[in-house]
Amino acid sequence: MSTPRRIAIVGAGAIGGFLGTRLALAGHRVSALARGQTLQALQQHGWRLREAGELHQAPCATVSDDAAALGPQDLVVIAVKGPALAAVAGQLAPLLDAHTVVLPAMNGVPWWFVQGLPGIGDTPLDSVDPGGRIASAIALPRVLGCVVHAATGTSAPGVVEHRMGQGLIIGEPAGGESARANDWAAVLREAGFDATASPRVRYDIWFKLWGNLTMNPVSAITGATVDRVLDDPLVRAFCSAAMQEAAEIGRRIGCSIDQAPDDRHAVTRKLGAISTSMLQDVQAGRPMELDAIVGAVHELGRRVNVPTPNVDALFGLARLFGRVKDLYKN
Ligand SMILES: NC(=O)C1=CN([C@@H]2O[C@H](COP(=O)(O)OP(=O)(O)OC[C@H]3O[C@@H](n4cnc5c(N)ncnc54)[C@H](OP(=O)(O)O)[C@@H]3O)[C@@H](O)[C@H]2O)C=CC1
Ligand SMILES: CC(C)(CO)C(=O)C(=O)O
Repeated sequence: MSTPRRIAIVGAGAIGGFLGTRLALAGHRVSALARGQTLQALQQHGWRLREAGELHQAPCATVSDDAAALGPQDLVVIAVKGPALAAVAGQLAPLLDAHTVVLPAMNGVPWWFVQGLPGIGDTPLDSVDPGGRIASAIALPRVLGCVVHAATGTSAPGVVEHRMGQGLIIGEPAGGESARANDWAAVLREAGFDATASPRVRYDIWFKLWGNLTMNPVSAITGATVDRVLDDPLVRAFCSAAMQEAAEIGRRIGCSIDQAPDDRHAVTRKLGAISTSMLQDVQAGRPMELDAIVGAVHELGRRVNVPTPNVDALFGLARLFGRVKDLYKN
């Protein structure tokens, strides 16, 4: 087993608790920056994760809403929803020392996505990092990119339910191999994840986003599960058209997608009557993760001069829906 590490989970919800419990069970010293009922639950019960009907529990090293109480870490996993990221980024300084790695285990375009991307400029995307506050708080050399291929939820504060999948892809923002990506992938594998170190994590992020871009907002606006979204030929064609636009952006930024929209739809359709995470957020009255999943694609299209009329229409409708429901503030 690898030596025990100091790991902080920032946002101990469905994904944070999934990673936190497994890493704590694997013998690491796993703390949580949490708040409210989740903080109380972690203080009382530690990490809790139900898998295949069995509840696993592990001690939570330190739980606090103050990062100074946790102190410097080897790894900081950020697993909040997109709209909460700017606020937590400003709280991270006490967790970071010279070697701390930051792993954002989140969906959508991350704040660092355009940093160092040739031909697009280093200016952070307004949609995900207005004013560059997140990039200032988390220096790029600390970051390992991440894609989560899993479905989890919380049945109560601090109680995570694992539904399917345990895939994690991690990698250097600039691409290529690194000892630290290999090392953390090994730590995650030992904790039970199907973790791989990828030499092209920016592409991996874009490829996952390609599905979320349409399924999530369309389901959120309509209330339909993904099978119903895809079984309507007009809606399916609209989704395909938006995905073609995103694929063209991908070609311009070194993330060419070698898949047709219909092939991706076939994979998603097999999931059956599932509610996307954005639909679940709407139903629970939680803020929509629109900026990282749709707004960033709309903005990237402008940056690389790719017309995106379908993505724009989708963003406009989802944004308006979110504003009317008071679930989108920008
Ligand atoms: N769940 C899933 O199956 C998957 C999720 N993802 C992505 O992972 C990311 C996390 O999603 P998920 O785990 O589902 O979200 P959750 O809402 O379950 O968890 C987010 C957690 O962050 C906490 N939080 C928010 N702001 C703060 C703060 N300022 N201080 C401390 N804690 C805070 C929330 O607390 P509170 O409850 O108090 O708001 C909540 O516990 C998202 O980007 C999502 O799209 C990716 C793949 C699959
Ligand atoms: C439903 C699915 C698989 C595609 O959008 C998803 O990843 C999500 O809900 O976030």
